[in-house]
Amino acid sequence: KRHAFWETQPVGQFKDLGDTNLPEGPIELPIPISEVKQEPYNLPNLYEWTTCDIDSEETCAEVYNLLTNNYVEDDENMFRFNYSKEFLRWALRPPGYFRNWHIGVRVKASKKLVAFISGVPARIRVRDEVVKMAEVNFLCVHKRLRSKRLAPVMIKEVTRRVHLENMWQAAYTAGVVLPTPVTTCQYWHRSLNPKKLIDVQFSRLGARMTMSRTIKLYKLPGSTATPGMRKMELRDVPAVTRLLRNYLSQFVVAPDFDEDDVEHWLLPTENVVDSFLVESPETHEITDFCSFYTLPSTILGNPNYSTLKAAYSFYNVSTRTPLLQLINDMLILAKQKDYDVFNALDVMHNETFLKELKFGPGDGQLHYYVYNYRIRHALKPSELGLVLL
Ligand SMILES: COc1cccc(CC(=N)NC(=O)c2cccnc2OC2CCNCC2)c1
Repeated sequence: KRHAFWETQPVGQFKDLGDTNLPEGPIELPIPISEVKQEPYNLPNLYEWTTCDIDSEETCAEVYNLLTNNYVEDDENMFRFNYSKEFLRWALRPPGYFRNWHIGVRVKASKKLVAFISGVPARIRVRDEVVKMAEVNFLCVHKRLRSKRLAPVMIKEVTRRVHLENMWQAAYTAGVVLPTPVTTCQYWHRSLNPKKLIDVQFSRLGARMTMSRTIKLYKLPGSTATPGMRKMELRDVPAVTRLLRNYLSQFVVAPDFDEDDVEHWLLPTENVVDSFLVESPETHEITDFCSFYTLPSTILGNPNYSTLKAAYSFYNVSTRTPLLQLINDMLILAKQKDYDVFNALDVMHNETFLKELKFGPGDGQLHYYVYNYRIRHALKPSELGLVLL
């Protein structure tokens, strides 16, 4: 039965879609913490819950290996996300994080880690309401344990632990349609190393195109064009926070970042997140900002390459530099750092640069969801100001 689990959950149901009487906002109200189930949900007999201490090198390596071998693949099973250990430590330890929201499942007998799910706290604004939410991510069940209905109990367990911290909403994405998307985004790719992308069959040679013509098509200048463009530094956090808060205020759903959040999520961390800004050479004002995160993919079954080095557009703000020029400079910087491809969703104002900067549409969609919060009409992707990892 399709969505047997999700039809039992406080999420917008497909059957309610036409019902305009249902108010926007929480679907179920909070309950006293004392009434929240105090003990973990039952797992099938052979398995036990474990809290994954991501600070421990050993446990972080277990989570890394589980995801490396069993996490999300593209529709043709040619690539698999390969989040690095330093990326996972960054993604799972934002300001105010809860260790016991990093939840694993082990085989009792062997102690082997066979499943994982995580939550991190975030303040997300929906229209003019700032809601404390959990961002739930990295749900992964070992390939050999699929269709044992482990995912529903893991989702219920992370929900229970979120409730115990008096939080009642969550945000998550999926490549599959579940009840009911807040919005559905198209993803786009900009080739930086077209020869490798074609060799690994991430891209196809265009009709009537030769390889040398294709390499020339995607060639970028060796250096950026914008005067005053530089890497973000700690001293820039207050200015970048102001710039970003002002920019994100125009979207229906967006993070409510404060300076601690900006310092964590946007200060450059080698091989995890890169961020750049434009400081006016005349006034020293910070006028623009752009950033991407690093998420390589394992290339499954190619004799010449094992890893696809991919950059993912994160948060970008242009108030003085044309957005086209800002993003083109970010492509140049990513190419300088030897990325093979630059990915972006059609969220925020991204659709104004995608075609112009030679992004091509991907072959899938990313659906955004909010748990226990009804948003009356599905949003256009351009109304969404939230990028999840
Ligand atoms: C190229 O290697 C891949 C390995 C696994 C899956 C996909 C396709 C895919 N599902 N891509 C996306 O979901 C995607 C495409 C563009 C931008 N962000 C994305 O997903 C982000 C955000 C959601 N969590 C995964 C990373 C590609």
